[in-house]
Amino acid sequence: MAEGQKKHVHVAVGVILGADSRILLAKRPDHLHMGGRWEFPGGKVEPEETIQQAMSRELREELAIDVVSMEKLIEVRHDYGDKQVFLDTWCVTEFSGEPAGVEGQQLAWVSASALADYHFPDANQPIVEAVQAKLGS
Ligand SMILES: Nc1nc2c([nH]c(=O)n2[C@H]2C[C@H](O)[C@@H](COP(=O)(O)OP(=O)(O)OP(=O)(O)O)O2)c(=O)[nH]1
Ligand SMILES: [Mg+2]
Repeated sequence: MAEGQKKHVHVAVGVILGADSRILLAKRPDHLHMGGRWEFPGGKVEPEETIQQAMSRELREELAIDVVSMEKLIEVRHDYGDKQVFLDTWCVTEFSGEPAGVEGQQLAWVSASALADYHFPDANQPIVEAVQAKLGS
């Protein structure tokens, strides 16, 4: 596909840290792009939104939690062919509320070393490695 026609999406991706340094994963609904794979919760940054605003909105919509603090982890650019994604990935180090799969998505709290057992979208490998490096596993 010609570069000019390709969709570019800026995505707020949250590595949500909970008790015992576990990380919250959500399963993408089957009908979506990369459906059926596990993801770090988040979604598209809307025009005029900051990354902090987008992350707060997405995690409220998808999980019913409020972000209290977040810190940059890694930026990943990946070309899916029809779509180019910019995964703007932050660790959510503090939040309020109890995460729930508001949109019916399955959730899992996973240790850094167990991330390797989950099937992620193709773009996610550098994120998994950055999380494991940060959490020392
Ligand atoms: N949230 C999230 N998206 C990811 C990950 N890895 C990855 O390739 N993506 C891609 C899949 C999608 O093409 C895009 C995120 O878009 P999305 O469809 O979830 O966006 P959204 O939550 O705003 O949903 P919507 O507006 O389309 O309803 O980023 C990941 O770990 N987390
Ligand atoms: Mg989403």
